Amino acid sequence: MSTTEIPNFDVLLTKEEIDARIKQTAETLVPMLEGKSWTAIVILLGAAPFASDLLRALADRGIDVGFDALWLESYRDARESSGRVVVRADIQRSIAGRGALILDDVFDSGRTLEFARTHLMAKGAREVRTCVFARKPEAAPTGLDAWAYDAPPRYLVGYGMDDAGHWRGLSYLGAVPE
Ligand SMILES: O=P(O)(O)OC[C@H]1O[C@H](OP(=O)(O)OP(=O)(O)O)[C@H](O)[C@@H]1O
Ligand code: HPA
Repeated sequence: MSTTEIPNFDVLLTKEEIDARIKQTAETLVPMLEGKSWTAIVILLGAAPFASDLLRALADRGIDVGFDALWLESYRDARESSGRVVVRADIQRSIAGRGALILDDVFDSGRTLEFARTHLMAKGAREVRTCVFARKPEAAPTGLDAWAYDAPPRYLVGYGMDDAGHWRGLSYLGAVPE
């Protein structure tokens, strides 16, 4: 992919606002995680920046969790879910008997998280908890344990989120112009 000029996206959250929300989210997770074994499962690709920031915020608060990745795909280059979640790469270590803390960038239709939950329970996870950076309003918040931001019903970019493979590296959270 060649480099492309970055458009003027509407800024929903600045880098500083993202940082503050990550810290708040870590605070809310601490009581839930304390005293048990957990593995944070980052849902690739989009959740990589969120997972890395959240893991550090948890460690700063004395919580160490294992870390693994599950690469799921359902949008590819579209702005709507294909309706079918595909596993592109599975977790690398056993989750049997451990709690799985699923981390994703955005909760939209809810399909990806539901798939991940079923997948990890089938592999013997003791329990599954879910935490996302942005929660879109369309999907019912069924099963979400924590989220950092209630997003408007717009297509989000930046902080890991892409539009046809672009803009994942933006340090702010943007929305494509309507
Ligand atoms: O709630 P949903 O409607 O399922 O949407 C959320 C999922 O969509 C995106 O994944 P995508 O398939 O685009 O892969 P990506 O993470 O590589 O961008 C995003 O990263 C979430 O995992
Ligand atoms: O708003 C979004 N932006 C990027 N990826 C997504 N996947 C689901 N919803 C979104």
